[in-house]
Formats: sequence, C-alpha cells, structure tokens
Amino acid sequence: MPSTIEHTIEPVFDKRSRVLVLGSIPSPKSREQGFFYGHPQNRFWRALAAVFDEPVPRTVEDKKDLLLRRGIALWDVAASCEIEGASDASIRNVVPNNLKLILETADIQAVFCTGAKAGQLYARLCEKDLGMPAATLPSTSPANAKTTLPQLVQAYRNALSPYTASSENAPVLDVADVVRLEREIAKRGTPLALLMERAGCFLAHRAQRMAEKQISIEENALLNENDQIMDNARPEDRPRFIVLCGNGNNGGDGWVAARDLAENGQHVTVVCNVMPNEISAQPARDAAQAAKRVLETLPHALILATPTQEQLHEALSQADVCIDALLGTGFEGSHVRPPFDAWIAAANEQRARGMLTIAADVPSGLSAQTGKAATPCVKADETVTMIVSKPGLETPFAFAFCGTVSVAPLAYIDPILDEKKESALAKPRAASANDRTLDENDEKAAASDKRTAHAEAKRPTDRNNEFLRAEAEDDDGYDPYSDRRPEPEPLFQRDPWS
Ligand SMILES: NC(=O)C1=CN([C@@H]2O[C@H](COP(=O)(O)OP(=O)(O)OC[C@H]3O[C@@H](n4cnc5c(N)ncnc54)[C@H](O)[C@@H]3O)[C@@H](O)[C@H]2O)[C@@H](O)CC1
Ligand SMILES: [K+]
Repeated sequence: MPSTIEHTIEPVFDKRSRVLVLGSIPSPKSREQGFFYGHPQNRFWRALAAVFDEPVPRTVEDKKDLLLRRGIALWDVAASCEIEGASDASIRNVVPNNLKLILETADIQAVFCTGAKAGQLYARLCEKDLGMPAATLPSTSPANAKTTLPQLVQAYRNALSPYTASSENAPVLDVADVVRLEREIAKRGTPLALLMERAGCFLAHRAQRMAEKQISIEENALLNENDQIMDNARPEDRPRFIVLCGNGNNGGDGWVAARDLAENGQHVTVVCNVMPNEISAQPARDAAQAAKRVLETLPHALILATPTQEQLHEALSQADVCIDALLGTGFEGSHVRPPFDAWIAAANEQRARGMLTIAADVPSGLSAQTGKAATPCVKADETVTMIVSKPGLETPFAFAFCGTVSVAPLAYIDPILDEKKESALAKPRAASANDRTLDENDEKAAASDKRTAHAEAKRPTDRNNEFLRAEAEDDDGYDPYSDRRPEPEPLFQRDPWS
C-alpha cells in the first residue's frame, strides 16, 4: 500500500555552496535517522568520502561538516509524495521542494541528481522553474547493484570536482592563531574532543592508505575500496601499525587513531610513556582512556607502556607503518627530552629499514612555527597536519622531516576566517597593534599565550595577519599582543611537567 510522506529533513547549504545534489525523497531509514542517505548499505557517504579522500563521516554533524566544507548543498526533489517503502519506482503525486530557496542564497553552478528517478522528477517539476538542467549520477542505493563503489566514486568525482573547494588557497596560520581558531570552532559548537576524534580518524585513514601502498596492492583497487580490501586480507597478511603516543594532546590524536585502526580490524601496538589516566592534558586524557578501554578488548591490539629500548626496538621492527604522535605544537626547546629522544632515534632507524612514518600534526621535534628541527627529530613520509597548515611546515628545509604535508580538515572554518577578515577590513587599523615589528609581536604574543612560547624565531610569514589583526581589535577587547589583558583561558589543561 502506498503511503503519503512529507519531507521533514532540513536542506544543508550556505552561501558558499557551489553545487546542488538532489535525491528523490528520504528513505524510511533516513527519515528515522533524521538525515539524508541514512541506510547503512547506502553508499552515498562512502562515495563522497572517497571522492575527497577523507574518512567516512559517521555522525550527522560529521556529514554536515563535510558537505559545507566542500561546497555541496544537499536536498531532495520531493517535498511530499506517495511511495511504497523505499521504492523509487512507486513514487507518485510529487509536490516538489522549493529549491529556489537554495539558489537565492548560494551561487549554485551545477545540479546533480542521485539516481534516475530524482533526475526525471527534477526535469519534470523543477528544471524550468530553476532555469538549470541537472545531470543524473548513478544511484548510491544498494538496489543499484550493477554500479560498484569504485564506479560510483569515479562518477561522483568527475561530477563534483570542478565545483568543489580546492586546497590551492588553503590558509597557513601561525600556531597561536590555530589555538584561537580551535577555540572559536569550539565556541560555535564543535568541541575540542570532537576535533580530536576527527584528527585521530583522519590519521588512521591516511595510515591505512599508506599501508595499502606499502603492501603494494594494486593501485586502482585500493583507491576506492580500501575497506573491503583490508577486510578480505588474511589476518597474517594485514599490515602492522605502531602508534607512538606522547603525554599531551598530540598523544591524544594517536590514541584515537590507534582505537580507530583496531576497530577496523588492524594490528595495532600503542607505545606510551604514561597510562591514559596519568595524562593531564585534556581532551587527550578522556580520549586516551576511552581508546584504552576499546583496545583492551581486541586481540589484535597491544598497549606497550614504558618499554625498554629492546622492547621498543622489537615492536618497531615488526611495524609496517608508524604513527608519530609524540609531540605536536606544544613541543618546545632545541632538544627532545628522554625517553622520547631515544624513541625518535629508534623510529628513524626503522624508517631507514623500510617502515613508513606518518606524523600527527607535525613531526615530533620540529617547531610547527619556525620549521626548526630539534635533536633528534622524527623523519616522516607524510605529515597530517590538523585544521590548517602552519608556517614551519611550509619552509623548504622542513620537507626533509615532514615528507608530504596533507591537511586534515577537521571543521568548517571558512565562515570564521571570512568573518575575521571582514572585521579586519571594516575596522581602522590599530596603530599600536599593527605597527609593531614582528619580533615585538612575537614577544607580546608569547607573553599573552603560553602556546606561543616555543615560537623561538621570527614569524617567517605575515601572510595571515588579517586573522591576527581581527583578533587584536575584536570588540570583546582581546588583544593577543597586549599584556594589559588577563591571560586567555587555557585551551587545554597543560602538562605539569612542561
Ligand atoms: N585539543 C584539540 O582539540 C586538538 C588538539 N590537537 C592536537 O594537540 C596538539 C597540541 O597539544 P598540546 O598543546 O597538548 O601539546 P603537545 O601534545 O604537542 O605537546 C605537549 C607535550 O610535549 C611535552 N614536551 C614539550 N617539549 C618537550 C621536549 N623538548 N622534550 C620532550 N617533551 C616535550 C610536554 O611535556 C607535553 O607533555 C596538536 O599538535 C594536535 O596534534 C588536534 O587534535 C586538534 C584538536
Ligand atoms: K607528532
């Protein structure tokens, strides 16, 4: 029996959306979840994540974040219709959604429908009104068994790539600004703990991709169906991951990555110097404690705490991929203190043997601000840096330590950066803040924010000064260069040893 259903899920879009993707009407599973493509067998989110080489978003928040970051508006053609179950073929008496709502806000340059039925309905009910044709993409529904996941990814990639955000003009922000940005992201509803969760999952995703290359599975297959390939591999053929976790929030990223890899069935060894309950930094402590509880239940996961040099050497020598999450932006000084100095030396030795290394945020021992390398410093094949790149990673000599730098886009930051720029342009320049030399700026910033204490040298760039200026002149009175104001609330609980 057909039943009449009303569309109740709000569209996702904003003024930066450039492409509109439309389905027919949400399935019963999606309606139950309150979000698009909610059936676990539907491949929409897997395909989209693969197009952008990101981990598959899990929550509604993760999904919205991905769409907005990538400039994709998402809705359906039908506002109401008669339908039997989830069968597109049975759809009758369609009342279309008012799609103009999106076009009035966003400069939509292309429209795509996710399946033949949505395409037909759009052509019949919406195209004339909107004055834009739509291209039809293969359906991601499990009912469309003839289109494989790699084929879906290819089709969606070809369609979306010309319109979606590129990383060409990606910002590079000073470490102190990244801290302010994280705080602003948190204020707008994405807590630091969620950023850390995403950071860890991104690291795990990149590490798995690296491992696939390492065990030289055919490039084409691995590009898009990595989950399946990993699942099908015999346990003894699976790659071995080792995660070196420090005592701060960089270590927190590592614990989350280890948990995520282990949950995906991978062999993981976590090496740490303190147990999670002894970590003082937050959100790292909570994230590490939660990860430990999961790891302890999995037979293919191991936690190696305060290892001897021999134990560490043995664990590293069995690893295919090492995630370096010892020290991040909180690293300071020109030498790495024990025991991490020896851990770094051992990891570099194993990299020379063929192990691949992926650094969380910044190679441990490298200043994310200046690019200066301490003794010793991790040499990575890839650095997955969080939210935005930092100046130290962009210096030519940092390449030897960072390898390829990829940015994990943990949150939708464009509105925040644009607002900061706008407020910087709208307000007159504050002579006191902007006419200081860079050296003075560094001194003041260091005094007002502990997190810049390790920015030993001059800022190598002032290309993102708009962000700082806007902060300096914000109406809430916060001037990062001024010592007149009380110190900002610390973002993380600091490690008492540092
Ligand atoms: N909290 C959050 O929301 C997020 C945090 N992120 C991660 O947090 C990191 C920054 O975290 P923290 O500020 O806690 O700092 P880190 O974890 O980078 O470093 C602090 C730790 O390093 C130790 N340390 C400093 N200098 C040392 C030296 N010379 N030798 C040996 N040990 C030294 C300190 O004792 C402390 O334990 C980022 O790099 C990033 O990886 C990311 O997850 C993004 C989100
Ligand atoms: K690191």
